[in-house]
Amino acid sequence: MKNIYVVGAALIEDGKLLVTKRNSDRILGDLWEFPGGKIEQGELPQESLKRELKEEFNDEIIVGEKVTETASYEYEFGTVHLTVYYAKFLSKNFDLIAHSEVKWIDPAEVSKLTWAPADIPAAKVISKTNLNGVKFDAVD
Ligand SMILES: Nc1nc2c([nH]c(=O)n2[C@H]2C[C@H](O)[C@@H](COP(=O)(O)OP(=O)(O)OP(=O)(O)O)O2)c(=O)[nH]1
Repeated sequence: MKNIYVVGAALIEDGKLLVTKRNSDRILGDLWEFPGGKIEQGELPQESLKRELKEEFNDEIIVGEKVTETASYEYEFGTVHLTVYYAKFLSKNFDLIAHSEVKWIDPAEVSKLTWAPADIPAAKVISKTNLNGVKFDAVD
């Protein structure tokens, strides 16, 4: 089985989480996810995340701590190993390239969305977290 190493951003602001829906024509189309993508060879996960957010939204971000341990999920096309980091925007262009929808939601609403299966452990942690308490000092 092919291993696919992926990073996602749990972007937060004013206690809310940014959630994004994958374009219909992509793998796992129309599911909600953390924006991000595959880690390329030689990249640190945090670098991949900054590159992906630049590619997907044309935005700059600050990367914070991990939401939880890496989750692995076996899809029919391969096993995705997903690590989600808290992050915040330095810019907000939101040029939507890979997503059909983005919205800011309260942690309590996280469990109402249909997530990509690999995202469920991180989504559960976030749903129980006070996002105003997430720290960004001394990281990145
Ligand atoms: N970006 C992202 N991908 C996820 C999440 N959950 C999840 O299972 N995936 C899967 C979907 C894809 O199989 C893989 C990441 O691929 P991608 O299509 O987003 O990444 P990419 O832009 O680097 O790749 P590509 O489309 O250029 O090939 O991980 C998630 O929360 N965010």
